[in-house]
Amino acid sequence: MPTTDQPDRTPDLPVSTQGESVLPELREMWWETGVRARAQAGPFAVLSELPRLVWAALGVSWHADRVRTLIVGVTTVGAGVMSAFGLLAVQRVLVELFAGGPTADKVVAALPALAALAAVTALRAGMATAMGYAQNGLSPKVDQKVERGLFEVTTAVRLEAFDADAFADDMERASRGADSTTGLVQASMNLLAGLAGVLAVAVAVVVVHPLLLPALLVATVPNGWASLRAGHLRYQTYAAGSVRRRRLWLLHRLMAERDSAPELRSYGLRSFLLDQYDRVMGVETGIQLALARRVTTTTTVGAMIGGIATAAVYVLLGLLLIDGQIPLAAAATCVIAVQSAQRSLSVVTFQIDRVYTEGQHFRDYTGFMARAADYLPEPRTCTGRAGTPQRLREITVEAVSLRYPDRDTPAVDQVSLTVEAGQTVAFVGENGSGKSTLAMMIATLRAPSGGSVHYNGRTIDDWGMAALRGRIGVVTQEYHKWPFTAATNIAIGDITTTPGQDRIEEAAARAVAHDMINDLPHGYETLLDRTFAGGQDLSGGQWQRVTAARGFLRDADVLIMDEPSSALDPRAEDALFQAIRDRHGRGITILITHRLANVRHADRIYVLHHGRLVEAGTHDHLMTARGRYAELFTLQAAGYDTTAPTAQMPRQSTTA
Ligand SMILES: Nc1ncnc2c1ncn2[C@@H]1O[C@H](COP(=O)(O)OP(=O)(O)OP(=O)(O)O)[C@@H](O)[C@H]1O
Repeated sequence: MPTTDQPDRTPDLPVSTQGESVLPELREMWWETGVRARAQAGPFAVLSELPRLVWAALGVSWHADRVRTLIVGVTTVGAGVMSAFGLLAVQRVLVELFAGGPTADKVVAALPALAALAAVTALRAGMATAMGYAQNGLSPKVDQKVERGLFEVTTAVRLEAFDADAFADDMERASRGADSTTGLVQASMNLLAGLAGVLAVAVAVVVVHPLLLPALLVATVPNGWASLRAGHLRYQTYAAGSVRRRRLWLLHRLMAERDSAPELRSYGLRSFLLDQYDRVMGVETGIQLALARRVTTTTTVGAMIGGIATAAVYVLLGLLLIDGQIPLAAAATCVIAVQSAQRSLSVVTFQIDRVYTEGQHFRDYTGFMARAADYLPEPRTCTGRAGTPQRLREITVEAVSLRYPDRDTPAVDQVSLTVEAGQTVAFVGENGSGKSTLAMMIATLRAPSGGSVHYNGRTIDDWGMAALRGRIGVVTQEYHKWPFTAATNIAIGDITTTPGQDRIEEAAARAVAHDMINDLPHGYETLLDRTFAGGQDLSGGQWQRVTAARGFLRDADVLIMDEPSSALDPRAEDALFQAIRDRHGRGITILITHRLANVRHADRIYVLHHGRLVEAGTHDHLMTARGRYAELFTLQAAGYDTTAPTAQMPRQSTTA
């Protein structure tokens, strides 16, 4: 095996015709939607979509905080009006200064206009400050409003939603879209402020002399158009490099992240990945250089067009002056106005691009919110027939089936069974036989596509979903490692009762987790996530103990344990199953495990095969029947008993 100081051999890699490495193609990233849309949309398409986007942004802002939205609106208009007054005041000052007579008299005559100019400038600055303050306060409000709306949906949609590939993708984009909303609102407001600035200058110029308006347009419109065009080119080039950027992102993850680090070393993948990086980066560098050339050319052309147009305006002003069509003060004001309008216009073109691209992500968000409605649970009417709180004593499963999307055969097919309080039952069967799916339906986490489940003879609606779920504890096979302390990781098993330390420790002890947690650097207060300062990770078996403790914490009428011991050592496994057996005679316990020695004590064992219930009975009964359970049990037992011939039992067909 190569070591880090011994360069390992770089294998020959498949290379595409463009000299790029052949890495798997990744899906388009969320942030590429906006860039791609902008790259494909011409200036007319962008301009025609702007009003709708700005309107939507104002709507979001209004819902998030009316007062601040009003302040931003009023100050935006106010700043525009002040700009117009400012220009008129400048013109007045110039008229006085260009008039005949001694300089001292001219300055005195210009004083009122100068005072007005100072007042207008101060007011404008005040309004800009108020606008900035309101906008800063608005951003977190918009963020909260939009994100909370998203989380309200993502935490409520049925689990089926997560099975649909398109939905998961949609959800990812929507969450990024939610982040973009603040950007959209800010860009829209800045765009409006820029437009107000341009409009103010135009109005002021018309008041000074109507002939100056065409001059202003000639000086600013070509420049603005060139900036929009440059933006378009920038986005086009950026979008063209998106596949390479995704590959770089993938390589970054593979080379720098913890998960891939051990295999990277043990298989000696360092040179392989670095070589891939060099190839992708070589192409990317070329692209970046080409982009720099194109952008420089476009901005130079834009600047040249703008320069020529401005020069044309100055010539026009000169001709008008010579012809006596406009006074000198008006011409000077126009020169100032052109510069002011060009500044506002560059703000406007920049914000147009931003509004458009952020707007595409925002559309992902609004689109998702509309589509997600299909995945929200049907509004249930809790009939309240369950009356006063009662213990869940009986679960009746009647011919339930469930077929996952894009699957030809049902995962669970017409299964019927009854479990009563005090019983421990086990679901066994080969991988993929439908055990977890059946348990999820019993736990109300998945809705059957056929058949029904009754609880004490009553439906979910009779109980009310939350009330029913409160009576069922589930330890799932794919448990989640919550980034909380060990204590909180257990406490969330019954969060509504805010369990105290005693209950937490007692649950941990039943799951053989107490001593292990005490040995952690901060005991129960140890943060179980290495991404945080001082955080610790646990081994697979240690995590399984914590999740089992989470399940034990809730004093549930029904406890479903799906493969709770797959990673436990024999001693921990034995102790855990002893704790599970202790529930016998009290609540309902549903156990799913491949360690068949642990289900021997179950009151009833249900054997599933290809989604169908093929056998049911006690361990002794099923062994005597010499069916599928007996075969699996004997196979497993033979592994521990070298004297037992494995061929004793008839083998069942796995495809039957
Ligand atoms: N979310 C899903 N989307 C599509 N198919 C699924 C999904 N979950 C499970 N399946 C399929 O449904 C079938 C039953 O899966 P299930 O997880 O219920 O089996 P299991 O008996 O619990 O298996 P194991 O012993 O491996 O845990 C399998 O064919 C599986 O591939």
